[in-house]
Amino acid sequence: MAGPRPVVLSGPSGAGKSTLLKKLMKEYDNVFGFSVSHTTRNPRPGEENGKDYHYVTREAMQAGINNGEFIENAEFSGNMYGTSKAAVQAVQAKNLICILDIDMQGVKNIKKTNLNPIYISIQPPSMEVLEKRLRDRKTESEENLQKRLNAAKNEMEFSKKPGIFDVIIVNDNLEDAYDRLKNALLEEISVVNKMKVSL
Ligand SMILES: Nc1ncnc2c1ncn2[C@@H]1O[C@H](COP(=O)(O)OP(=O)(O)OP(=O)(O)O)[C@@H](O)[C@H]1O
Ligand SMILES: Nc1nc2c(ncn2[C@@H]2O[C@H](COP(=O)(O)O)[C@@H](O)[C@H]2O)c(=O)[nH]1
Repeated sequence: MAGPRPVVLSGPSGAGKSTLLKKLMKEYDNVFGFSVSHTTRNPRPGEENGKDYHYVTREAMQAGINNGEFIENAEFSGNMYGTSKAAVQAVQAKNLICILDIDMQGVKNIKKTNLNPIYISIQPPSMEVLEKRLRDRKTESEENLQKRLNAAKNEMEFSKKPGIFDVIIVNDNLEDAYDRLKNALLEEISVVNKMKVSL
């Protein structure tokens, strides 16, 4: 039986990707698995190495990239980010739906692979709301916040290009956005549940 398709969640920093995916993983225990990316940025309070990210130095990350260990990698807001082959394989080995939370450069690069995910764009209701959410999150310096807002304009333009995303969800009301996300994934959720029954 073929395994479930992975899911790519993309969209501007602060649009609500992590909030939505954490809700999904909490409700559907043992159906989704997070592809733990590598990054050179520092952990935020509450983040755990190996769970939220693998926190590495620029040198270690570059060595891994040179060694062919990454499916995709990108520079975002002054730091390196990347999806390792091992991160995706660890989830797929358990026949779970692998969720990748990546930026638009990652989306472009994943499109060149044979991963065949469902591409979902999470969008904020407006730039003003996005800025407020990012400021209220209190994770970024003013300089980083401006870099992320600048990148957000490109991310929002990118999501409008036809044929890139299978589903676009505007995250205004969280519960509504979450319902739309779940609806988009019902078919893959049923693939995982059927596989559990057949084992
Ligand atoms: N629908 C919503 N209404 C109000 N606040 C929200 C909503 N969705 C998310 N938030 C808040 O907005 C902030 C940004 O959300 P989150 O960290 O999930 O974004 P993100 O897209 O994962 O960002 P990044 O790409 O930087 O990791 C968080 O503080 C979160 O609690
Ligand atoms: N191309 C990739 N982008 C990634 C990856 N992991 C995360 N991201 C994106 O980076 C920004 C910033 O994330 P933050 O945790 O510092 O707020 C966000 O858009 C993520 O989607 C990755 O492996 N590859």
